Amino acid sequence: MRVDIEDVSVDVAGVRLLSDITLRAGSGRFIGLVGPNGSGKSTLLRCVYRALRPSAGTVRLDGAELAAMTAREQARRLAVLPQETATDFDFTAAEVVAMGRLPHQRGGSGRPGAADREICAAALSRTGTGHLADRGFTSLSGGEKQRVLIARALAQRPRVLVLDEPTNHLDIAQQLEVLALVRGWGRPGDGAEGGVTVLAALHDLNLAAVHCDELYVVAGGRIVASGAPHDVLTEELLAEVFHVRAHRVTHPESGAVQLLFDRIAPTTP
Ligand SMILES: Nc1ncnc2c1ncn2[C@@H]1O[C@H](COP(=O)(O)OP(=O)(O)OP(=O)(O)O)[C@@H](O)[C@H]1O
Repeated sequence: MRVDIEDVSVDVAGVRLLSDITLRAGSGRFIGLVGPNGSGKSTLLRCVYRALRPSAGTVRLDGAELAAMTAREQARRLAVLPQETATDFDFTAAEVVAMGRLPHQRGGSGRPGAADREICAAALSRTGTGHLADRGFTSLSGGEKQRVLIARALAQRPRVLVLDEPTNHLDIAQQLEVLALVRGWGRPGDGAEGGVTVLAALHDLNLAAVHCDELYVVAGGRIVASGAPHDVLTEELLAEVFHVRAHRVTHPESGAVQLLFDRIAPTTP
């Protein structure tokens, strides 16, 4: 499913947080949003999952304006892994995953059928969380919670997946696992043949370089660069936007651009 963000601006309490953002994500593409803290990545993603209404501009899914959809229509197409999830609810991991099926149940009845149960079991298995099914969500570690929330998103069978720092709380093996899992969505039986379109805010530029088809660099509420990771992650851009000196190397197996960083010494006045 295509995602088209056109000329989106966001003003909150008279402060401009995003200015004229245009981003086009083709069906099945993995798009990374990168940028310094506070640059506007989450704000943009919030416009895509409608936690925030843009002050100007539109977001379209396969040409259909998001603002005109019901919450249920949206949830049948788009799943979200937000940066912060309220974790004080008293549900088991299996119940949390089952919530992913709600938009698909007739009348939102909350009564899962056999197919729903099968999809949830597959999502738990795919994320390696089957053994946590009966555990209280609040008792899980940060990484386990993250994987259960990914299982919930998987059970939702979205065509678009919005991830706000999905590798938060995960050790390096789990980070690689989760990104490979997300990339692998859209296999036969996932309910999203042709691939899931992913919009992900990522802080780790080396992971972003390996996993993303395209990067959009956000700085000061604007897109300052976009394109293939190899073209975007230049030493000049990293100095200008992230204030680091980077040495570009090539991953010996994947051929992806990888970065080694030095701090740029602050200039003395
Ligand atoms: N409701 C709000 N009212 C005022 N300012 C806000 C509001 N929401 C976000 N901001 C500000 O907008 C800017 C962008 O925030 P945002 O969370 O989108 O950045 P980010 O790039 O996701 O940052 P991080 O990498 O730290 O998660 C920040 O300066 C933030 O303080």
